[in-house]
Amino acid sequence: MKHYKVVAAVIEHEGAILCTQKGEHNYPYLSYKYEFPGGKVEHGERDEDALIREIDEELALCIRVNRKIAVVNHQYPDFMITLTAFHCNSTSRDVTLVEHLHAVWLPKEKLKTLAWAAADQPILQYL
Ligand SMILES: Nc1nc2c([nH]c(=O)n2[C@H]2C[C@H](O)[C@@H](COP(=O)(O)OP(=O)(O)OP(=O)(O)O)O2)c(=O)[nH]1
Repeated sequence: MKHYKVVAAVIEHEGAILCTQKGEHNYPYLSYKYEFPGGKVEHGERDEDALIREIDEELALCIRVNRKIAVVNHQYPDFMITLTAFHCNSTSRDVTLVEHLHAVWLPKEKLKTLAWAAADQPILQYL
């Protein structure tokens, strides 16, 4: 079973948090689910550097990485991930969607109204 190390950015800008939606996926349990943007950490890369790189690649957004929020181990049917979420800030809300279907900025209280990837659900409790 594959085990991926993934970092995710909880990006806050003036009271709202960026939520990004995946498109159709090979694994139906990930199709159209919301996630915090980020991705797999490359060998030898620091978590914070991986996050800055991924957010630039995926959204053309410049972020500052703050504190670690949570580490979640989640077993999907086909692979396992260790998902580490960091609180981040951005200076703007302008994103370019390179990989995602949709993006929305929501206040914390509204995050639970979206359909999140299963691994992200525990992170919501920490926000
Ligand atoms: N970036 C990110 N990935 C997440 C979250 N929750 C969650 O289960 N994942 C999963 C989706 C992917 O399988 C994997 C991250 O891989 P990736 O972002 O490098 O994406 P990828 O192109 O390799 O894979 P994919 O988008 O086709 O799933 O972790 C999350 O909040 N953020």
